[in-house]
Amino acid sequence: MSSLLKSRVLNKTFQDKIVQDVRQLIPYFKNGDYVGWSGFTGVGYPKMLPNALADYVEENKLQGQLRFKLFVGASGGADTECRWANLNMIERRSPHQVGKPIAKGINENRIQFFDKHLSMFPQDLLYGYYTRNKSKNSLDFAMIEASEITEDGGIVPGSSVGASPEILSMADKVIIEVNTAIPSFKGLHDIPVVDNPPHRKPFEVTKVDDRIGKTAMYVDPSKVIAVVEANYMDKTGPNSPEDAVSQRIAQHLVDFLHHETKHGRLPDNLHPLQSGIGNIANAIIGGLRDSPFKDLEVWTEVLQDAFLPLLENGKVRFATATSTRLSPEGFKNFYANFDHYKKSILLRPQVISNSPEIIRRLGCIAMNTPVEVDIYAHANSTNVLGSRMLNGLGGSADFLRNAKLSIMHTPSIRPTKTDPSGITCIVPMATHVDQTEHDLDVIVTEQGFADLRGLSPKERAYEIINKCAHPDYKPMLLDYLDLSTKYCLRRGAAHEPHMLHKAFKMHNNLVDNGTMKIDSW
Ligand SMILES: CC(=O)SCCNC(=O)CCNC(=O)[C@H](O)C(C)(C)COP(=O)(O)OP(=O)(O)OC[C@H]1O[C@@H](n2cnc3c(N)ncnc32)[C@H](O)[C@@H]1OP(=O)(O)O
Repeated sequence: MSSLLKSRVLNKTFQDKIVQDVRQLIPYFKNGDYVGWSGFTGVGYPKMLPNALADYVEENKLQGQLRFKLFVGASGGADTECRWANLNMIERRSPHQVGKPIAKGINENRIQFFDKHLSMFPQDLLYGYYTRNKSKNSLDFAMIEASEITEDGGIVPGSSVGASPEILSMADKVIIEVNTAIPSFKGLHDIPVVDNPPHRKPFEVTKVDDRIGKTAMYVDPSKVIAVVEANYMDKTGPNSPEDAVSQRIAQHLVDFLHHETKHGRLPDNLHPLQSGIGNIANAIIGGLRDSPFKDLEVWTEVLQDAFLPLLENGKVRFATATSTRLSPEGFKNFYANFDHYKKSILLRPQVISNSPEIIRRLGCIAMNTPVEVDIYAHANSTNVLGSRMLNGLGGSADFLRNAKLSIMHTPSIRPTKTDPSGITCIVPMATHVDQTEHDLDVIVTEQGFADLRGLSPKERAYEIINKCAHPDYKPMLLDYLDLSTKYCLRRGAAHEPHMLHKAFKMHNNLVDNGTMKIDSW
């Protein structure tokens, strides 16, 4: 045992389970096994065993013959999960994934993917919903990354908690990877025991820094078949740089929040912020840097790079999430100033970070990016053209349905191969609906922001088209609204007017001609 590993595995029972060569564990696995991994947004995932299994499949040309039903709180690492997808090792997957090879496997029907709210996934797992076709209601294996095992046998996660507590409790056999390439995260987590209904106690969180649990997860040691050392950090990529579009969106959003504070609907330090993933989300948090707000609080699922400077200069007082998904540069800074950040960050299981109960109680401000939003404020977060899965719903609906202010931000257009403004993200009818008109309060694009609170569907449509649509598409969308209203009024059915036979004409044109621009309706 390396001295570093010895300093991280403090419990004797777990020390006795240390396995030097991870390949020893391969014979345990068989085709069709149910496997749960730690990990959330590509951090805190198991590294050594998934790669050993991938090597084994590659070396023995077993592609398609050793496949697993894989459950990961929300996305493992590019170097492991994408590798499994490339080697056709994933038969079934839930609830959220990131990586082109995985999405390709899903869209080519090799991977059966089912998408679920991130707050609900762990509890549905515990209910036995996902193992109901098995003779035994359990996962065969849990592979969990830890940064320390304490003297009393507590498993201290690393950079994410996700669904690890539930995966641990559902697994017959557990393998723990103690990562010695990262510091011990001891003290940075808050992990309560969550009972199943009908007598679940309230999660007594009324402030972002409230603690309601322990600093580690616990598992019956007799289920642990091995402890192995992991020796490299989470492999993340760089963030896409902010561009003019994301900066303009951020500026509109900051102006709107400022307007709300001036009218007394928000305090000067706003309400706890949730921010989605991607460069727009990063730009918006970056945009807060020069804003008048101070003592901000964050209740979110993923902490991205843009939060670090705000935590450093005190603009953000406290931030809590279930994962710290940083770029390599961000992690370098994070670990170099770990003691400082530890004072203002807490990581929780996703069942808590995404809990609708807590999001409502705190009155969070939720901000996420959709694929498209329609003129009545139904949003599609997942399926391009109603059919091609991207990453999944993630926690977007956990937050957008329950927040005090539910905001979706998107560029008004996206390019296609033949037309630089070939896609409008404001469409007549969303081709798939993840967030409904009843969930969203504000839509923001680089063109402006639409404040939908208290508006009827037709009022919302004018607000969204006039404020958010790109000039190339505004006349087409206004035309659609006008014609649909006349068409539906004839039947006395014009509350939320549509011409169903034409609602997807722009989308069909995109498929046929590479642009959503049409000559007429
Ligand atoms: C873990 C968490 O849950 S964090 C909390 C929030 N989570 C979520 O909101 C989950 C759902 N949302 C998401 O996955 C993302 O926000 C997205 C994918 C919707 C948007 O993120 P972006 O970074 O703006 O997406 P990006 O520009 O990479 O586009 C993704 C793909 O969709 C395509 N696309 C996006 N919008 C459209 C559109 N309106 N029409 C057609 N294609 C589109 C892009 O062209 C791109 O295609 P490619 O894969 O062939 O390159």
